[in-house]
Amino acid sequence: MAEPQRRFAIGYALAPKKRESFIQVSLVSLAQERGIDLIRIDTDKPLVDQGPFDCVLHKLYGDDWKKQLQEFSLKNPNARILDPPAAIERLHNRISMLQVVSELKVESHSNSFGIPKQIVIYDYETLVELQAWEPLKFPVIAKPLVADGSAKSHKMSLVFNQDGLKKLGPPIVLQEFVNHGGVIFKVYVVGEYVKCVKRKSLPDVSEEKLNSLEGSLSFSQVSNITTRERNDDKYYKMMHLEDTEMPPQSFITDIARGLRRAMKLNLFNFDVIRDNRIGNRYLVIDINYFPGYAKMPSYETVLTDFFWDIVNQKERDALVTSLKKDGESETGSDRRPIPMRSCDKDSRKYGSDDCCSDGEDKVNTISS
Ligand SMILES: O=P(O)(O)O[C@@H]1[C@@H](OP(=O)(O)O)[C@H](OP(=O)(O)O)[C@H](O)[C@H](OP(=O)(O)O)[C@H]1OP(=O)(O)O
Ligand SMILES: Nc1ncnc2c1ncn2[C@@H]1O[C@H](COP(=O)(O)OP(=O)(O)O)[C@@H](O)[C@H]1O
Ligand SMILES: [Mg+2]
Ligand SMILES: [Mg+2]
Repeated sequence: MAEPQRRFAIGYALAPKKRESFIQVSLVSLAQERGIDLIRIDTDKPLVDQGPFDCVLHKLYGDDWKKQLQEFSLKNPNARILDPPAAIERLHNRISMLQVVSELKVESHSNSFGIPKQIVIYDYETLVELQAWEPLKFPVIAKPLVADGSAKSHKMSLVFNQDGLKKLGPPIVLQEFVNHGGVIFKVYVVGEYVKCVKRKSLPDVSEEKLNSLEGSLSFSQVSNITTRERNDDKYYKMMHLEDTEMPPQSFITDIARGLRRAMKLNLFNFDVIRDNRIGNRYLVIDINYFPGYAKMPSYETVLTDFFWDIVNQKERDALVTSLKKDGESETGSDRRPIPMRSCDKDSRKYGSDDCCSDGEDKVNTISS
């Protein structure tokens, strides 16, 4: 008689909006078929009293939640926390978020990457009196320093001149706006898997336009446009997203791999623009923890494969430990990232020709 399949439990703690978009029947069923049960964590009850879980998947903020995860880990040292709060935290500040990009080394003969020129301003006096923004060239984007998932943290301004700075409320990051042809590349990372898609962005600002524009323009989550809005949107139609060339796949995968190692994160995406002035220079402008994966092609397969790797890595680690003599490193709680699969191999696995392709888009708001 065949041995019953070992089942694994992954608990998830997500805000209602995230739960709705991510925990779809198609994902739950596929995971179930592979022996993985996705179980909702009741955030009204202590986490330590729930489970057992082989892994906890989460995107919640706050000290209380961090403490709960700590307590849970102490009681369940073999349960994997995806991802550790300490690693996620650097993404809650738009300066520390991009620092890691500046420190990254990726070899390429034909392409380069970096971040736009930026400064942080903590108070209004520095902004208007000390003119700390002087090293930057207009237009600039003013972004809230904190990126904590709140609506406020996505509210930005495109600032055309000194006048436009007066309306801003520090603490903010002022970042040079770089013309990039109105298209951004979103690179989704799920463990070793990397997928790049195109999305709508802000249109270029010419020198002439800059001189005629007044003050600033506010916007929020410009790459999120619904299908209905997209069909009605004259600007979007004009963009011809499909005509925009994708960035080199291996270059993007190398950056993704480097970021994953440096940040010790498995679940994130990053926004990349191509600098129009240079052509083969790519700038990372944003990194997000646990983004909207449901918009990624074949997200169910990609995520289920990832979950399978995670829960089985634990099994493999336990086996290695039991085979090793006392004192020779390697423990069941080893948190090394699992090796990254090459994009080509993944593309075959997930039935697509290219790991970089056009993606689906969502909600857009822009107001002046
Ligand atoms: O909800 P979605 O699908 O729009 O996903 C948001 C992401 O959109 P994306 O997948 O990059 O297109 C979004 O990415 P952007 O910051 O818009 O580049 C964020 O990751 C957002 O999370 P948070 O509000 O920063 O905590 C994500 O929101 P949450 O689902 O985590 O609330
Ligand atoms: N330096 C920049 N140059 C040009 N466009 C930018 C720049 N920074 C941001 N953008 C545009 O603004 C949008 C929102 O900025 P982003 O930093 O990604 O914030 P959020 O976390 O809200 O997504 C980007 O998707 C892109 O369209
Ligand atoms: Mg973004
Ligand atoms: Mg973001």
